[in-house]
Amino acid sequence: MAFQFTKIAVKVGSNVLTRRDGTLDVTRVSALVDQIAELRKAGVEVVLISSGAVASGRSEIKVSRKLDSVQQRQLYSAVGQAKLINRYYELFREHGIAVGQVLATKESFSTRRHYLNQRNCMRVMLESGVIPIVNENDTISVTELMFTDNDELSGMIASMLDVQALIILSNIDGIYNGSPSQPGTSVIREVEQGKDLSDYIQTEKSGFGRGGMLTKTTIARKVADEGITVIIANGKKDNVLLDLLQHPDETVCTRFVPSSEAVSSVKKWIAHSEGFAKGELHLNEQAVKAVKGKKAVSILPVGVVSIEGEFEKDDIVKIMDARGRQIGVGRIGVDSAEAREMLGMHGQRPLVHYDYLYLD
Ligand SMILES: Nc1ncnc2c1ncn2[C@@H]1O[C@H](COP(=O)(O)OP(=O)(O)O)[C@@H](O)[C@H]1O
Ligand SMILES: N[C@@H](CCC(=O)OP(=O)(O)O)C(=O)O
Repeated sequence: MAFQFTKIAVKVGSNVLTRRDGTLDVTRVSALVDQIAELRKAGVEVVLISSGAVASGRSEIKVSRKLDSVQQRQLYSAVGQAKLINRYYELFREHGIAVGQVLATKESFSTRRHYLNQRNCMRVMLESGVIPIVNENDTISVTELMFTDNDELSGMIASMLDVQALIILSNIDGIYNGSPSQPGTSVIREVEQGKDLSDYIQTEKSGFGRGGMLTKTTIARKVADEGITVIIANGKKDNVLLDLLQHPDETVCTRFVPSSEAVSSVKKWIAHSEGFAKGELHLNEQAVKAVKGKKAVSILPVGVVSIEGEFEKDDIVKIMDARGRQIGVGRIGVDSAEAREMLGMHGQRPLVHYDYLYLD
């Protein structure tokens, strides 16, 4: 059977995998595994980003003393991840498919070297016919080391592995043009490049979810800008994955139209690296105008009015406009001491070369 894509990332949210009482919905897990196995047999490469560790661990153990929210997450995820991956392992084995566990932290993407190590690991798995099952390492990802949620992680993985499509499965049919519970609202079927959705997204989340629709939308937009189709659909619907790929027009979902412009691998990494920024470059108005213009322009010291933070050469820095708003991120070509010496000077080499500059 022919499918629309040959390499995809599938992200499954906690709510898809858990029942209302918080226990792991093994029937749902099994149905998703069957669909992924069918895709694999038809030659589609799949990377699975699966939430559900905390939710499946929560129902597994009773604690005798009061735990704070970090301790709960650490404890439940440690137990729940083992249970979850074990289920996947056994279910995929029935189809003769090997799976491997990849537990990521933000650090796994923080430097170019970490990023390439992570990418090599997943590439060798795919080349060897092993399905990577990725989740955040919740046992050690605490506070600033945490991803916003697995939607953010799935965006990074999709971009890193150059998949053609990222399918985000949640417990809702897609992005609604209003509060999903209000009568008269419906799913936005297609999101063109640059379309503003902020009026539609509510801050509400589903029972076990972390980031809500807001992170899904932000990530979807970023990933679509990199040329990857992003689909948000309901993972609780039977056969949804196969339907999305075989009957895209008849299957309800929100589809983000991908950009047709190619983006380099380094730029993709930089685009997802904002959380690792070590400093800020504040540009003057002319410099902002120049970098936002049609031509690819590097950031020269003459256009920078101030520098914040301490950083090394090749670290990520935020690029700020004259009013202190962030307009992008870039990889800096010098350390902070050198950058401060060059500040405002003419005829110097770029602080951020345009190959390493990503504008929002
Ligand atoms: N405009 C909207 N359209 C659809 N869902 C929305 C919208 N605004 C907020 N939401 C909420 O986002 C939830 C999905 O996000 P989340 O709870 O993070 O799920 P997941 O566990 O799948 O990641 C929906 O169940 C819904 O309550
Ligand atoms: N890493 C966590 C998932 C946290 C998360 O982002 O959940 P969700 O918003 O449901 O994708 C877990 O496995 O429980």
